[in-house]
Amino acid sequence: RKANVPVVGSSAFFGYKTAFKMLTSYKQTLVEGHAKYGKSPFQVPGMRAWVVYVGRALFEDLRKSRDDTLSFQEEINDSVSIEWTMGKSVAYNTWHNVIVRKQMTQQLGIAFPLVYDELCHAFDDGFPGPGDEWTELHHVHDVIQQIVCRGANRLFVGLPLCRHPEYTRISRAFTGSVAKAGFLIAAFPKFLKPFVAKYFSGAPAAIAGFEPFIIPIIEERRRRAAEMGDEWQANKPFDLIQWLMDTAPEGEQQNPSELTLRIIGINFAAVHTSSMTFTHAFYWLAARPECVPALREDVAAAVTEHGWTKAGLNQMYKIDSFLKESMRHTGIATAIMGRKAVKNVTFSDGTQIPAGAHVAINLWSIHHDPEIYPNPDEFDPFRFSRKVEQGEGAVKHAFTTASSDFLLWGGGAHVCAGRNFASMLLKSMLAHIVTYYDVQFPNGAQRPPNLEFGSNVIPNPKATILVRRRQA
Ligand code: HEM
Repeated sequence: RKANVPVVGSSAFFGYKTAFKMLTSYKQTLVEGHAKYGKSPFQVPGMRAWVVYVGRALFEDLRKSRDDTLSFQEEINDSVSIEWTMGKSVAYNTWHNVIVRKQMTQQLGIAFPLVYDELCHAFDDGFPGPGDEWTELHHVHDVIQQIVCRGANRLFVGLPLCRHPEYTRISRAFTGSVAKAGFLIAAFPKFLKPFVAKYFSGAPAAIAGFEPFIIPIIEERRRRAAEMGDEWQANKPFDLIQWLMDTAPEGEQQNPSELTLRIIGINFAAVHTSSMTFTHAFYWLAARPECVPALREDVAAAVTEHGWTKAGLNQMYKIDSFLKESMRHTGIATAIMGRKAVKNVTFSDGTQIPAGAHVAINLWSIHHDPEIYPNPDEFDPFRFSRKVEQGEGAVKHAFTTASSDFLLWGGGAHVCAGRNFASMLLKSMLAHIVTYYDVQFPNGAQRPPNLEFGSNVIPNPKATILVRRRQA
């Protein structure tokens, strides 16, 4: 059934043709809908149901919605088939997200030195060493993803596993293989999904690849906890594996395979999102060398006062602004906060969403609205830090602040649980690069075009950047 809002797009037929069209011209449809209907909602036919795109005026309705009306889990399940790739338990019993949201976020001050130490090693391995020469960095996104994966996994699984080449390989490859499997499974009717999931998807093999790495760690820690008692409690490892082990509900959730699935689920949420975000910003940095002196000063002032610490990072307003503007301007998605209506819903403006329809917010049009962001098509790296310098609240303009104007992190009950960690990781990386490296595109080239697939805005995977280690 349709919502009571206008339809955008010539085809009103569901199915693969429509789905293909939406995959290849997603942004165009959002821009067209916004141009025609302004801030009012409109709908387009999806693969099996209508998708209603709302503007900023309905952000609050979406933010306040709960899973028993507009469901986040059902949306994810429909789009990437988590129930059929990673299993029902991870799809619906997401106790591990609370650990990321609370425990991990509260411990970021203690985590910083570990994560930054790993990032420094990963940059030394992936970026050129000392010397006067410019070096070509090929497949930039791969290099960035490897660095992100190591930094994040230093906190997720600790040393030495976060540096293990095969572990980092499968952590990086997992999202791609499970997303592909999910997409394939999503195309089949419900009764065929278990069959396709078992015999035609790469998900079971991708998941099995993690178990030989994680399960022995869990078993060894349990053995040592039993042997050492209080001494173990006082000195136990500081990482996500341990937090999951300590917090898992009694019963089958304590099973090492279940715990492994949670580590995989968090890698799934963390690695691709963070590495795509950073690659976009890295391309902007190489394309806009005139910003570098101000960024270097921002880092130097914070480090002089606080050293390379979380407190120092908190003071780097220009680094924060640069990342936020990169995500405002370019982003990694054109629509966000996807939800599936599990019952009929009426929004505050009278929009009626029938059960089974999907809703999302038109991020692209909000992030490019001249009433919110003057000159929205211009990349203005210090757009947000200037406001802070002019006396406006630092929290209001911070990269991590989710709002109706800045939608990268989504909003409401499911707002990104790892955004403070992501921000710490990405700010550390940008601060490290501007301090220790010079970067530019070869022959004065510009930022390479993004790839768009569905609502994803993917940084060009083939770009080359010239990098030179700065003299100490
Ligand atoms: C720049 C990187 C990242 C971006 C852009 C991002 C974005 C998002 C978005 C849009 C959502 C859904 C919000 C909604 O629909 O309202 C989300 C959820 C989530 N993210 Fe992130 N994320 C990033 C990094 C991370 C990292 C590093 C972690 C883990 C440490 C993480 C963990 C999660 C979790 C667990 C959820 C689900 C929360 C829930 O359902 O309660 N994310 N993220």
